[in-house]
Amino acid sequence: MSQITASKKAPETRSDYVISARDLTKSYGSFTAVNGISFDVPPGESFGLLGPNGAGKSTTMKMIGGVSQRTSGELSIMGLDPNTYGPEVRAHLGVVPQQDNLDEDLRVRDNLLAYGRYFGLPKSYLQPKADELLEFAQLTDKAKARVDSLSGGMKRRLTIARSLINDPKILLLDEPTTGLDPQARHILWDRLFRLKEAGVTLILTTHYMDEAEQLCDRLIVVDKGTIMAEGSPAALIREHSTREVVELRFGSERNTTVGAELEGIGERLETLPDRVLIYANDGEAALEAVTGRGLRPITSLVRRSSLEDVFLRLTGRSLVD
Ligand SMILES: Nc1ncnc2c1ncn2[C@@H]1O[C@H](COP(=O)(O)OP(=O)(O)OP(=O)(O)O)[C@@H](O)[C@H]1O
Repeated sequence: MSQITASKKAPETRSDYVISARDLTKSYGSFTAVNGISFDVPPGESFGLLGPNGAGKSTTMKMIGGVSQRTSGELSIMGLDPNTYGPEVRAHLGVVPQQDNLDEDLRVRDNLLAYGRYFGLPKSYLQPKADELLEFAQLTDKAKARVDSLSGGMKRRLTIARSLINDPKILLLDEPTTGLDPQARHILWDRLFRLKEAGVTLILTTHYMDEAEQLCDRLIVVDKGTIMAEGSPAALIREHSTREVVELRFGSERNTTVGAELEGIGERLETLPDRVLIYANDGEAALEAVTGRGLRPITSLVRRSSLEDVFLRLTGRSLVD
């Protein structure tokens, strides 16, 4: 970080939080994409924005990243307002955008070097740094490969390696594993855990509840530009759901009409077009009660509550709708 020269003298600041947002709002004409959200992120935390497409997650990330000016509210990154101290704020950040924007004309290692030069980093720093990052991204043997020969997971890891070229204190990851297969996702999660262990603050958006549960110490559930809930994954599940859920499939017509016959079983019932969900702390007992009433679902499953259930409870909609 010390390699990057700040273009403007930033004020000395002290804050317990690396990011603070107060009533942060972004409007596009008469449409408000982010509607007065407030949150604080302490150093080293892995903080998530979970919500469906169009919730305002990327817009929030762009304001944090200093590439989109807020309409109103306050935002502080490392004690600095990104509207006033854009370059200084960006020097603290690594940014992994939703779409990989690697230079396909350059080889893998050269992508890192070119990005570092863009930051004004000297060759003596960049050469060993590029090798260190290739090793971190498990791409050492691909150093001379063309970018277009890489798999989706490798490209993602290279984009993350590139974002780390300036040793950022905060890494912004917009939908880091969208489009990756399960194995590639797990490799990537492992790399992100390592960054977290090294003390990097991770800010990530996702619409995958398992990703949020795996990676986030704390998260905000966002829908239509507002915060619906905030907390650790476990606390959110405790607060907004039961311990277990029984998933029943009765067939498309029956799923939406069987509700009355299930009344009184468990604590809450959700009927969706493709399934019926019974929220109960003891799922097996609830399932026994279903069969005890002579009801015969085509499939049944008892599982633990997830953030998906929290989202459904808070919005009445499924995250993957
Ligand atoms: N430049 C823009 N002009 C007008 N509307 C925009 C612009 N950028 C985003 N929006 C709108 O703002 C809303 C929030 O978009 P945003 O990209 O932040 O959502 P998101 O939660 O990140 O979802 P996704 O995962 O699909 O990117 C959407 O309705 C989107 O169409």
